[in-house]
This record gives sequence, structure tokens and C-alpha cells, in this order.
Amino acid sequence: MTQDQLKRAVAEAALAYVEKDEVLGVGTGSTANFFIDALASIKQHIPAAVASSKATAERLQKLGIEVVDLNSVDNISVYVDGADEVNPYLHMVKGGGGALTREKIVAAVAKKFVCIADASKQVPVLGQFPLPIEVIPMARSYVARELVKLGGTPVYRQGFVTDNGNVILDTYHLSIVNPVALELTLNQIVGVVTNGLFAQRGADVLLIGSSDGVKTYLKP
Ligand SMILES: O=C[C@H](O)[C@H](O)[C@H](O)COP(=O)(O)O
Repeated sequence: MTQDQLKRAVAEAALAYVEKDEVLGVGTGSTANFFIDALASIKQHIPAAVASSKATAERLQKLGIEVVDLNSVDNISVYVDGADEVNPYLHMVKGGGGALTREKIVAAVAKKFVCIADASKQVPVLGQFPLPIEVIPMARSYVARELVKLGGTPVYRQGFVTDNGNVILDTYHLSIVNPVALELTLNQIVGVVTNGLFAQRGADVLLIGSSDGVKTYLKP
């Protein structure tokens, strides 16, 4: 099976986690896009969705699903999104598409986080994928120097501006042996808006698309 076929299979499997007549949170990226396309078959049961990016909002609206502002809802039953890496504890690296801040906000509100990914995203230890860090533009150089002090090698994502008007530092070589602690440490750097570690609030359910079918993992 191709990677896209695995993404489609896992996206379709995630439909089983969508709660009827509840507000749904929807992530960003190629795997999330397959999920949005799959939602067409059950859209009559989705009163509204909260999107984690402008791109996702547009895709949902094209399908005829109402997109609402997060401030207008009290809770989100389920949030479905992809990941760039996921470890056995269901901690993730996210933000390859630059949507990490809104993703982390929607994930924080959601009662359940369902991560959907193809098998290439499963890793024993996070950190092969460079960690995306969203930064206020004027703080870019300062934050980069602080990341170097932590052992990282930050690379400015040239020509990319987030939905929030900020920039991204893709950071190589960080030692992510303790994702929860590193997530907190990175949050302490002034000028950092969000880092791409989703460890304090990891996934509750992980669906992995593999050549043997879709496998389900629960947070240990
Ligand atoms: O900012 C993007 C998101 O965190 C995505 O969920 C992540 O990059 C995975 O994307 P994809 O499904 O395209 O591999």
C-alpha cells in the first residue's frame, strides 16, 4: 500500500470516534485532509466543527460542515489530527505544517485526542523530525540563541508565516528523552508562542495505518 492509502485507511477508521451531534475538533495536514474528506459520509451528524487552521476551515466549509470559533463553544468531544512523530507514550511532535499553536489550543479543549498516522510516524524516541517552534518575529534571533544553549540547531523556516502572523524555527538535535520536561522548558523561553511537543497533553488514542491494517493504541 502507498503512504496515501495508509493515511486514507487510518482517516476512515477515525470516523468511529466521531461523536454524533457533538462539536468536533479537526486537525491540519495531509492525514487530517483524508479525515475531512471521509467526514462527507457522516456530515449530517456533525452540528459544527472547530478547525485548527485556515486551510482546514476552508476544506470543512467546502464540504458543507459549519466551522465555528472556539470561543463560541464550551467543549469539544473529540479532536482528530495527524502527527510528525509519535512515541509509545502517545507523546507527539507536531507542526510540520506550521499549525501547531492552534492545534495545541483545540487539543487542550477536547475531551479526547485521536491521533491518526501512517506507520512511518511511529518512533521509539522523539527527535528525528526537527521540532517546530512558533516564535514572535522580533524574538527570532534571541530564541534561536537560547535553543542553541539547549543543544538545539534551529533553522528559520524561510518564507513561512503562521496563521497567527509568527515565524517557525525548525529545531534539530534536541535531546527529547523527557518530552514533558522539554515541552515545559521550551515554553519558558520569552518569545516562544508554542513548541511542537504535545506531551503534557498527548493523544488518548493512536490509530496507525500499516500494511497489516489499522492498529489501535491507547495511552498507557
Ligand atoms: O502543522 C501540522 C500538523 O501538526 C500535522 O498534523 C503534522 O505535520 C502531520 O502532517 P501530515 O499528516 O501531513 O504528515
